[in-house]
Amino acid sequence: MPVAELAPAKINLALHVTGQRPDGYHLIESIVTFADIGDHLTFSLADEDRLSLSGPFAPAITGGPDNLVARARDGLRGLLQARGVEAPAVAIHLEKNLPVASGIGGGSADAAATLRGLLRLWSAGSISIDEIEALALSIGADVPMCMAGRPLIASGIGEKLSPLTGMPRFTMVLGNPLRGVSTPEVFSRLASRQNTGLVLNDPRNWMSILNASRNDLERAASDLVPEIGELCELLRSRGAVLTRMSGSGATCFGIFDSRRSADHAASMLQAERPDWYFASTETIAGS
Ligand SMILES: C[C@@](CO)(OP(=O)(O)O)[C@H](O)COP(=O)(O)OP(=O)(O)OC[C@H]1O[C@@H](n2ccc(N)nc2=O)[C@H](O)[C@@H]1O
Ligand SMILES: Nc1ncnc2c1ncn2[C@@H]1O[C@H](COP(=O)(O)OP(=O)(O)O)[C@@H](O)[C@H]1O
Repeated sequence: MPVAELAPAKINLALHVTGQRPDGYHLIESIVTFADIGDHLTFSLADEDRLSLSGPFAPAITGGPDNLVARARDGLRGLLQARGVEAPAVAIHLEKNLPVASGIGGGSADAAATLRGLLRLWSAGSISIDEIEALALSIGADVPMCMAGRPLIASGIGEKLSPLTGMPRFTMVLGNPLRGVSTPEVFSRLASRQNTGLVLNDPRNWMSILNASRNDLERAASDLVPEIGELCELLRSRGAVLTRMSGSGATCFGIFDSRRSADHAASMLQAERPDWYFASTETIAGS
């Protein structure tokens, strides 16, 4: 039986950069949630390993060994084979719906979905959660949070995760000017690496928490992609009550009062900017 997994878009509702480790990785404090849209993956046993691609953003990536899906598959197989567990050949199909290098963790979400899917397909129950988490982190700093796939606070370099049980759903429009942004380049251009941490003063009032927080990568990313400022202005002009960049950009989200207003804004914005990406979505609630 084929196994199917959704790789939901990751949204950094806030991202504060609070320091830097000696190895160069930055310390962050981030409020993270997940959208109800994303890439779709299927996994089935096959004669040989295959990775096929479809979807609007498939042309931006290849199905070779550097694809984060292939890296997750190979990493998990290595762990299993080291303990004598079989990890037979698998055909994976990735429907790439999320823009690439866009701050919503598409590649990381795909890697996390691959680990989840292959753990099911290969019935690999003998591997400990600690080993899976270490493998996820070795693929990318964002992969552990994408494995968790629930509202959370991420700290450290993104691997220390605290669930947020009271997080409400947010109705939002995601927008992207379809200019890929390199995550290391954005981090390397930061004017300040020692900024204040998150303040979660009133956990019942999420809009006030979000209004008082920031994305410390937004300025550096906007220097590379000036359309980010324009995109946030466009989202506000269509009724967004709060706009911000996610991750290292260039995707920005606008929070709307209702699904109806978000759907309407997304279709108006798409008509206004047919060459950009827009999608309305509802984020998942913490439980
Ligand atoms: C910025 C964030 C926020 O969630 O998201 P995206 O923009 O990627 O979605 C993440 O920290 C990105 O995570 P991820 O994309 O998995 O990063 P990695 O592949 O591990 O690292 C790519 C490069 O980014 C820099 N990097 C990444 C994470 C971090 N905490 N500090 C860093 O300085 C390093 O230069 C590293 O070599
Ligand atoms: N399955 C994948 N989906 C997206 N990007 C991938 C994938 N595999 C490898 N990559 C590479 O990973 C890099 C980061 O992509 P992505 O995860 O989409 O960025 P971000 O984390 O900023 O949203 C890109 O340069 C892309 O070429």
